[in-house]
Amino acid sequence: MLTLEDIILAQGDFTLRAEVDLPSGGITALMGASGSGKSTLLAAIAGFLPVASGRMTIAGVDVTDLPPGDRPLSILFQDQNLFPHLTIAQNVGLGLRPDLRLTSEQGTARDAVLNKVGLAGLGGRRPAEVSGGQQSRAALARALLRGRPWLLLDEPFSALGPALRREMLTLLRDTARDEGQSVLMVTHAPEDAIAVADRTILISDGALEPPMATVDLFADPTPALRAYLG
Ligand SMILES: Nc1ncnc2c1ncn2[C@@H]1O[C@H](COP(=O)(O)OP(=O)(O)OP(=O)(O)O)[C@@H](O)[C@H]1O
Repeated sequence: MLTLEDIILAQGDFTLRAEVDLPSGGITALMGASGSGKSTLLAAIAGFLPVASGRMTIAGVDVTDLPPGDRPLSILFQDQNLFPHLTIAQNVGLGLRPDLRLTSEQGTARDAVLNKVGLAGLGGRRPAEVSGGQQSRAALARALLRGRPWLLLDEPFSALGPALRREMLTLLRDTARDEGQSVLMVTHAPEDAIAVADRTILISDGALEPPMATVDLFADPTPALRAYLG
């Protein structure tokens, strides 16, 4: 369970209130208009933005003041954050050791993840030498390899075309399920939420709506979802 208790986030004159109990397991989509605070919320959960007030717990542990690296989560941004001078295998290996001195066991785990995301045989290439979709796979592989209980994704596949995006979402759903990771994913696309998200949270009027089963929400949209869909 990821719990946000009386959280208030502030960025300049923007404020967001968050009060939610998010069950672990499965995929939760986070939706809302541009500028509604989706990235701000993810940054706060990841520990990059201090909360103005409130308390945040993950699996019952208070993480409100923990630095990002000590939180039981990984975060993946839209620009993938691959280092251009490192190979795909090295970029993925960073998930385990920032100094890249992987033990043979860690090397095996890295190769298994590369294999899982369909990058077997491409580990020796640099990011510029693989396609955009393969870069996305590498970034996802690195996040998966860290094996943290929660995976936060800030529109990581939005630069991809619809077919590739769908393929990445399916890969995400299957691998997260196999690894037992819980996913919180920002998306603008209702079809992405409908395709893979067990539940959806909408941000509206400076606050989070309670999480709802995605099927139920889209079958009978709340006024906030209706306003978002236009
Ligand atoms: N560093 C900052 N300083 C001041 N205001 C900021 C800062 N970063 C974001 N904001 C403001 O905070 C609000 C929320 O921004 P945020 O990026 O979280 O929205 P978002 O829902 O992720 O938007 P989008 O869908 O367009 O990516 C916006 O009004 C934005 O202008």
